[in-house]
Amino acid sequence: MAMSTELSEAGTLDGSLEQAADRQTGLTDICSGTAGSRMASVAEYYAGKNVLITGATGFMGKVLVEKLLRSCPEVKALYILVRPKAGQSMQQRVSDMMKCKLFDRVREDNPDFHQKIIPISSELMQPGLAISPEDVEKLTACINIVFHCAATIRFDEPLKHALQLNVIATQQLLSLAQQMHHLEAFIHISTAYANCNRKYIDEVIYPPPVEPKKLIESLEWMDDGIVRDITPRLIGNRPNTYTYTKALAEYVVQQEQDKLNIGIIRPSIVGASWQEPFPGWIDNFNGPSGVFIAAGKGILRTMRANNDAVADLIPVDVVINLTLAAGWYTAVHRPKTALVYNCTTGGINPFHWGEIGTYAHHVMSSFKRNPLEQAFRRPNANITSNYLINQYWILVSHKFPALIYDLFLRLSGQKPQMMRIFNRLHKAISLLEYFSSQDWEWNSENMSMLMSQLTPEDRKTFNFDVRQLNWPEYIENYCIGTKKYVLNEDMSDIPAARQHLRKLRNIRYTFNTLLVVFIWRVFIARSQMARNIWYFVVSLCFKFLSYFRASSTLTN
Ligand SMILES: CCCCC/C=C\C/C=C\CCCCCCCC(=O)SCCNC(=O)CCNC(=O)[C@H](O)C(C)(C)COP(=O)(O)OP(=O)(O)OC[C@H]1O[C@@H](n2cnc3c(N)ncnc32)[C@H](O)[C@@H]1OP(=O)(O)O
Ligand SMILES: NC(=O)C1=CN([C@@H]2O[C@H](COP(=O)(O)OP(=O)(O)OC[C@H]3O[C@@H](n4cnc5c(N)ncnc54)[C@H](OP(=O)(O)O)[C@@H]3O)[C@@H](O)[C@H]2O)C=CC1
Repeated sequence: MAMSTELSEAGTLDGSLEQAADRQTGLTDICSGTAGSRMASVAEYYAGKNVLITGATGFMGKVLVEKLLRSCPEVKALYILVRPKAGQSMQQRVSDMMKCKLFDRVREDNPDFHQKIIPISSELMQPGLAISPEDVEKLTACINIVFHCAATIRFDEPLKHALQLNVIATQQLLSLAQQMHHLEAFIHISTAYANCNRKYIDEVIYPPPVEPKKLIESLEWMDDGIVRDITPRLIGNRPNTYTYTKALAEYVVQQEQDKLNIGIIRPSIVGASWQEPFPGWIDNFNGPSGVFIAAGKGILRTMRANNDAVADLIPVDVVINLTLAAGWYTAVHRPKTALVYNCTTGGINPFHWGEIGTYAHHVMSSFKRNPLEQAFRRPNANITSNYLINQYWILVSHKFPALIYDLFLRLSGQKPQMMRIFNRLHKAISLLEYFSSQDWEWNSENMSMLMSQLTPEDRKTFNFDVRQLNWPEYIENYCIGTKKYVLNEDMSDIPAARQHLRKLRNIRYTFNTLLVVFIWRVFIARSQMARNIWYFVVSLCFKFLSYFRASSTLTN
């Protein structure tokens, strides 16, 4: 019912019907076989092509670069827009990136792969993206496909900053793209949560919450304080500036659909890789990764999530395979309007928050088998949808141990730090809970349509068929991945980490016993009734022991 209402609502929207019709056209093409004579495979298509990538130093950008180099070895060159950062020059950053373990397989196949990567200095927050006129000339002369991955993905980003990067920079990139003489496709990476104010999300671009141009003009003259004050009113029923500006960006991209061949990819919660280049590859604390690590370290013990809601995780290699296939499809088929691909798992192979935490203890059991080093406590996190229960456990399992530990640090002459860590964790968790406490339904027909367009060989090389995904195995590899690639811990140190967990367990048993004895002693000293109960229990135990001894003597 909700679905049909939303669909009919979508049908009345600007361009939505056209987009739905376009999807139909794509589907009709497959049925009638208009693809006709043999079409280039995905790798064949990328052969000899010059590709421009923004956000190549980021999590998804790196996987995109790696996959292009490995599975499309004939690609001509990858132009990547990079800025100097944290005292490192652009060249230094790119050379560090290429040394990363992620590129081990490419390095094996082609030790000279770096020759195909051409860094272009660019700061996306600056006018003209701060690309030099010579570089602009170079790019406009040679680029065939653009993948726009760069964005700020922080949930607490001030609106002006998020708008500048996610919307204005996208607009500028689109202007640059229009000057490119040989451009065949422009692929924009959005998020499945750009329209999280809706419960059913179709593969259409919904009207923006506000006309981006008007917002940009209004914010220009406001100082940061005013913008901060009006942000909640502006973002309305979206949870943060990230999802709000990503929705605006989609609209900005759609405005150019008459001039460019556009594809929009909307991944849900992007997690560690499933298969490629290695299972479990991940390099950051974003989304669930930070939560898993905090749980594995025994810091996070409770989190609010709806056990029955779908945890719409999508492995990064799936997103990148779909992105490359969408680039190929957009360039070859040139759809009349921008095609949107909801890149999600919930409707195809659902997995629930409860399965991650409470029910099957996937994350917990994985971290008990492969513990993280120097855990604060034994991993034991629980998910609850109840606000009060969660608050209770925060008090008992987070704040109380943090206080005791900080007291211990103070007494031993060290700087207290645990409360600070917990405060940061609570801030991060509070920003994520919006996504773990609700359910969304995404239509992902275009994902299926695209799959049906691939040759059987491409379906294997650019696999995005999430029906084959085995969640327990994926989560196990994900947890190991956070240990190996995010925390850079050595797998050979696992026995020592297990030993540390055993030590923590013994400390807990000792602490609990002392606590019970202490509380009991306090009661016994103060209450006659407690004393009577105590004598009663002791005499009962004594009688039981005597009976047990007597009966075992008789049987002997
Ligand atoms: C065990 C049962 C668990 C079950 C539940 C499991 C999963 C959780 C649920 C929900 C996931 C929902 C995710 C929804 C995603 C929506 C999809 C998208 O479209 S976008 C991509 C997602 N974006 C993000 O995830 C960004 C979120 N992060 C932020 O907004 C900010 O980082 C912040 C949380 C506001 C924190 O900001 P702060 O300024 O305080 O810190 P920094 O970011 O500067 O980081 C400082 C430092 O800390 C490290 N760090 C960051 N986050 C974590 C973390 N969660 N845990 C541990 N450490 C973390 C970071 O790397 C920095 O380190 P360094 O200084 O060394 O670089
Ligand atoms: N991760 C996720 O769960 C999801 C991500 N997405 C989308 O996927 C895309 C990629 O996300 P992800 O890889 O995770 O993000 P990351 O934060 O890992 O990467 C962001 C990239 O953008 C670049 N960038 C940011 N600011 C600037 C700037 N001012 N100038 C030049 N470059 C800049 C970063 O460069 P630098 O290294 O210099 O900072 C980095 O390369 C985004 O569009 C995001 O919205 C969608 C759904 C989920």
